[in-house]
Amino acid sequence: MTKSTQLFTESKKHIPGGVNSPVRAFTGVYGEPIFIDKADKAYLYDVDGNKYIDFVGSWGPAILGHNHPQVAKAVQESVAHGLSFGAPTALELEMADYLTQHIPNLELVRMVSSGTEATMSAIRLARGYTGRNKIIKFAGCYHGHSDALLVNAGSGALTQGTPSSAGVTPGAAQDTLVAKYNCLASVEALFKANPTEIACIIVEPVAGNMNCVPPVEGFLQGLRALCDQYGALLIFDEVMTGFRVDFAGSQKLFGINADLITLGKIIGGGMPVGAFGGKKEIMQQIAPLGGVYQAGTLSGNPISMTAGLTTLKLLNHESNYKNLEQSTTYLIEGLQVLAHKYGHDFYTTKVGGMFGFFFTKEEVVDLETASRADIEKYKKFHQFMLANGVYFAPSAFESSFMSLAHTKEDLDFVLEVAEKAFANL
Ligand SMILES: Cc1ncc(COP(=O)(O)O)c(C=O)c1O
Ligand SMILES: N[C@H](C=O)CCC(=O)O
Repeated sequence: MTKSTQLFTESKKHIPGGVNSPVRAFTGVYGEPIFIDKADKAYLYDVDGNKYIDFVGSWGPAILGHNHPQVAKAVQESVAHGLSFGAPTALELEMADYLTQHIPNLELVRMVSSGTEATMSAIRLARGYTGRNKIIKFAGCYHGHSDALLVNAGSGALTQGTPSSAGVTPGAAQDTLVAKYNCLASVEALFKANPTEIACIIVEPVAGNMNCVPPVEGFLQGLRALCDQYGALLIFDEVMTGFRVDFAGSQKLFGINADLITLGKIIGGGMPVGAFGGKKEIMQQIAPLGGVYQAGTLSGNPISMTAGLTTLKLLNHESNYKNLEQSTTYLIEGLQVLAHKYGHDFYTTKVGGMFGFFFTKEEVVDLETASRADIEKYKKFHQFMLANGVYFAPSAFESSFMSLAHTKEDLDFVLEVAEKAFANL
């Protein structure tokens, strides 16, 4: 028995399914979770002493690679000042100032402790501001685990086969309307049926929770136009894409203005974090200025602010995004060539530092096309790669993440292993 197996067996006695977040349980692939001892640069090290090249990156935050020395040092220094105060700090101001300077349309921003809180609060704000109840989300998009958003959700909810969670009351779900990603007609139909009732659309500008599915040309522009036509707000959920697809996020990359933006992951540099913000007029409805209540014991936590700010400042060089793009292109083009060499249908996607691959020959544009890919092949591929030192997400419905720490040697090693995997599938 490996140490990972022992720990998993013990964990299952004390933690539901042995994990604190469902995807980690490996129910979406073969085998059992590996328990991590430490992580450094592009590598994970498990408790049995095995090393893996990591493309999960703590589900996105580790864009610099793990355990960046400057981030670690800044965190250690911050710890010496205390862990949490429940009162305002200059660090929160610095973070807010930094985010509002670099993210378009982010005039005011509120820090929270997770992406779930960020999207839940943004939805409440959109409802409070517009005085409307209904919202539109997209099948296969995941916005955290608040009740109204666990309807046709992606990520672990999809992997587990419970995209619409038990325990969500009909009352909580009835105002969530679900459209098809990349299909403006499905959105327009919802607006036509509910012309004055829809408070907002919430969208992942690049969907990363049904694997990686970029927006087709005109989709995001069309959402903006429909929101304007029907008086609804457009929320870009950039918890995953923020600082990942571009330093200024998806709004700049795709040339669209959102009304509200949610952030998380990278802005915490590996510590728990979330944020939501947008136009002043809307954000001023939040307590204590306005009637929409929102709060958090650990919101703006100094250690999270320090890790996040240090990460963002290290990231803020155009060359970093060129490097991410180059590494991503090199890897997925290499995988594509090898998959075809061994006769596999294979479709790849990428935007900045996120990428995806599907065992399918059709273009993947939404949950239906993503679900038609050969999931069984993904499981076998994952198992082979893991056994040979490469850690992809333990589910076919998750995006992969490149970091600045991945070297060409790492990527060549991955391609070498992948060739063997494709030959054996
Ligand atoms: C797009 C998106 N929104 C929201 C969330 C929720 O964030 P968290 O897990 O920090 O609650 C996630 C990830 O989990 C996400 O990928
Ligand atoms: N896809 C999720 C977040 O982006 C994965 C994180 C989790 O659910 O544990």
